[in-house]
Amino acid sequence: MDIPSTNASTSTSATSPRVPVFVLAGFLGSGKTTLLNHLLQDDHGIKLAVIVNDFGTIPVDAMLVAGQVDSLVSMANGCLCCESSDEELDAALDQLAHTPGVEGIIIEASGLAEPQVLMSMVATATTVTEVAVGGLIEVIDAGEVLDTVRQHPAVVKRLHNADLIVLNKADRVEPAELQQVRQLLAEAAPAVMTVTTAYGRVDARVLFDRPQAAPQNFAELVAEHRDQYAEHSHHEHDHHADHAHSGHGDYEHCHDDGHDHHESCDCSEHHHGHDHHDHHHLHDSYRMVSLSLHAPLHPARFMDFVRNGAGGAYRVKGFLQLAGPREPESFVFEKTGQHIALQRWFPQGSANMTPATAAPTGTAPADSAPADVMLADPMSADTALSGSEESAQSGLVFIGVELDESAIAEVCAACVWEGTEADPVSEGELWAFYPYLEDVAADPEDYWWEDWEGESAAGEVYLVEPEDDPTFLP
Ligand SMILES: Nc1nc2c(ncn2[C@@H]2O[C@H](COP(=O)(O)OP(=O)(O)OP(=O)(O)O)[C@@H](O)[C@H]2O)c(=O)[nH]1
Repeated sequence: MDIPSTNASTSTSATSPRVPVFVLAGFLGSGKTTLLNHLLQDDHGIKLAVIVNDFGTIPVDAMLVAGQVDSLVSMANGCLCCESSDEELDAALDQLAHTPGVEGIIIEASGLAEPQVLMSMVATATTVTEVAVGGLIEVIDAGEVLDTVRQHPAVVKRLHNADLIVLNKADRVEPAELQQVRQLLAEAAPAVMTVTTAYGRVDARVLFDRPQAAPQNFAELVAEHRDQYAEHSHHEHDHHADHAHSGHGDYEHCHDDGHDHHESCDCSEHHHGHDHHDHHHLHDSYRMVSLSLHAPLHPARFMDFVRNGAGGAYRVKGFLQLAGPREPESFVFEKTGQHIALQRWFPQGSANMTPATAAPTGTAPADSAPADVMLADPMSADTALSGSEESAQSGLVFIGVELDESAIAEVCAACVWEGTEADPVSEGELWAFYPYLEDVAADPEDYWWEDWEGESAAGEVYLVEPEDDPTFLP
């Protein structure tokens, strides 16, 4: 498969191939990691490398992607657009672009990153390393986007600036609501191609074949992407190293709620050429706390906490060890808005994961941390994926505007299971999280949550999966 040489104005060498870089953006929990994993598993014949930018100190997204891709750089603890220098991103892109066989690079932005800033950083990188701008893919959550836009009107502009919109989680909404979202997109981004899907199941060709005329090969696709990108007048940022970053300055202020600037967002020293932070970024309004827990949690107590607002967190994600009738089991835990989901967690290898940014200490009030809860210094990329004892710990990231950090730490500490083997969590108590469980294992014999008699603590008997029960309201 041929990769094109760039044109004379941007190529570092007349013959050097350039690797297209796609920025995968979208609000918190919209489905970026899900889409990325789908792309990595899809048999499209294009060797991809990825950069994963986690907002929290625990590289949750990177860990969920690790194992699917040979070349992965993890950049955690803050949005790339603010927390990383151009040099760091250039170095990561350079490293991946020179990995043998790599034909495309996807940057998964954090859910609070400013995609236009990232696109500018990528454009800048094209002058110092062998990459080309591929395009901006915006993922939106069909069930949340109307509320998100109400709360953060500036998100509309992101849609307008995208090269491709993936309207995800179509399964979560009724046709009428989907139609409302489509109407929003028709008004906000009339010229942008939209793909409607569930669980990020986008045919990779839609990304790589976006130009209407079916190109002959990937080389042509990449060339077309670059030309298309350069021609778009709505991409207001400058693609040159000395760019003034005009698109960036064009953002509307959003949701300035008077919060102090988040500690993890020290934007005072930044990218060369980026006039940074004369305006608000989306993440300025948000706070984050990362917790590491060193004992299994009681499922009913923990689910009670998250169902009752999770300390004001809009987004919670991470890895949970839950106590049960037998050995504790590990789960991926996700909360986006009101939507809660758990999946069984099978740790993947980390050999392919390069932590570009060491996980620093976090931002929560350490003096309020209970003894068995470690704040914001949980699993570094090295330990979290090692398969060692450390990887069995729970690690959770909470993100929200009105985040009660102390309460989160205290309540999570109170959720720690203190029972013994002789006094295990009862089957009835498991009902607390069963309704939220996705992807139940193929072989029920293997897992204790399939052993239940089918009777909840309240005495109701479920003859069907709760989500199939029309009367069930989680
Ligand atoms: N019902 C439904 N759930 C989905 C879909 N896509 C993703 N999810 C779930 O939504 C949750 C969030 O998905 P992610 O892929 O982690 O979202 P994200 O955009 O990477 O999240 P952040 O990086 O935190 O912003 C997970 O529980 C996914 O399993 C979908 O199409 N339908």
